[in-house]
Amino acid sequence: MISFEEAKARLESAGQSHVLQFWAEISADDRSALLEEICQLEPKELLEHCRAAVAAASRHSSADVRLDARMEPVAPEFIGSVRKSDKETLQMWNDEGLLQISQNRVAVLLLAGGQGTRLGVSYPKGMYNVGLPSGKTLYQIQAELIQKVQELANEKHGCLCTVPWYIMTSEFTLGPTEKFFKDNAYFGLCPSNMVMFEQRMIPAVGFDGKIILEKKNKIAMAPDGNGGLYRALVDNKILEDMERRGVEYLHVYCVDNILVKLADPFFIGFCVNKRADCGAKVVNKAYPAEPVGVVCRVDGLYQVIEYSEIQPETAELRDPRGELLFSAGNICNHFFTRGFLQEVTTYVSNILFTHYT
Ligand SMILES: CC(=O)N[C@H]1[C@@H](OP(=O)(O)O)O[C@H](CO)[C@@H](O)[C@@H]1O
Repeated sequence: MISFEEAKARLESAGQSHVLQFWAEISADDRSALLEEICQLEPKELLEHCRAAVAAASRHSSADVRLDARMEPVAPEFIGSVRKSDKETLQMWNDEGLLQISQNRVAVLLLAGGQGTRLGVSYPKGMYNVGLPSGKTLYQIQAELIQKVQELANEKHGCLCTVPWYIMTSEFTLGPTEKFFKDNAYFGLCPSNMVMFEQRMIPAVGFDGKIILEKKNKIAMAPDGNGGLYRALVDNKILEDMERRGVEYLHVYCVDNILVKLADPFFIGFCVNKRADCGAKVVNKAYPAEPVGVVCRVDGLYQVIEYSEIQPETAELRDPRGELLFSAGNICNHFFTRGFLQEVTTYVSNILFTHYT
C-alpha cells in the first residue's frame, strides 16, 4: 500500500488531486480502500488516459465537419456482397471457410465485458433470455451455433474439428459468466475449448479530463471497452493459446447480436480468399440516420465512423445509382488473422505499456 503523501504526489502529477478532496471526511477503512485504488493507477498512463478523454470530447464538438470531409467509402475491390455475388462465388467462400474450420484454424471471440445497463439487467447480457418460445439465452444460442458450424465442417470433411470459444469478460461479468456456463454444463461444449478472460478496468473520466468519483472513497471504474481487446489479449496470453491450438483466424463479435453467425464460413472464406489481415462484416444501412457506425476510409485508413460523429448531410450522400455512399453499417463482427493481432498487440504494447516493463 502507498502512503497518503505518495498518493497525493501521484495524483498531482496526473492533474487529479481532487480524488482526495474528501480525505478529511472519510473513515480509516475508507482511506485504506481509496489508497489501494490509487496504488493501482500508473501515473503516466493515467495522465494519457485523461488527456485522451479531453481530446475525444473536443473532437466531438468541433472537428466533425473536417472528419466528414476526409471520409471516403470502402474501395469496391475490398467489398464482397452476399446479396450481389453469384452462386459460384458464394459457394467458393463457403467451401474455403468450412475447409479452414475443419482444419481447426478458426476460433471465435466474444466481447462480453459490458454491463447490461442499457438492456436493463444486472447480469451479463449473454445470460439474457431473449423471449424465444424455447427460452434460450444468448449464450445458449451462440454455443449451439458453434456446435452447428463444427458439425457442418465435420460432415463435409469427415473430421472432428473444434472451434475454440474465447470470451472476453470484465470484473463485472467473469464470475457470473463462468458460473452460468458451469451450471448449464457448457451447453454441451467441451470446457477445455472455452477460454474466459478478463479485460482491464479503467477510471471513468469526465469530458473535463477529471476522474469521476463513485463515492467519497471510491473511484468510478469501468471496463476498458471493446478496444481493450488488444491489451487483454496480451495480459491473458490469448494469442499464445491460439498458436498452441493452431488457430490462424479469429471471428470477433459482440454479445448482444441474436442473429450472429458464429465463424460464418462465407465471411471467413471471403477474408481468407482475399488474404485479408482483418475484415468487417457490414449490413447496408436501412436509412441515413440509422444509429450505426459506418466502415469507411479516413485519410486512406480504414476505420469506423460512429453515428455520433457523422454529419447528417454526409450520411445522406448518395452514389450515382442512388445508393447511400456511406452504407457499410458496422455490426461489430470482425475478422482478424493471428499474425495481424500479433503485430497490433506488439505495437500497442510498445506505445502504451513500455512503462510497465
Ligand atoms: C463504439 C461502438 O462499438 N459502436 C458500435 C455500437 O454502437 P452502440 O452505440 O453500442 O449501439 O454498435 C453498433 C451496432 O452494432 C455499431 O454500428 C457501432 O459502430
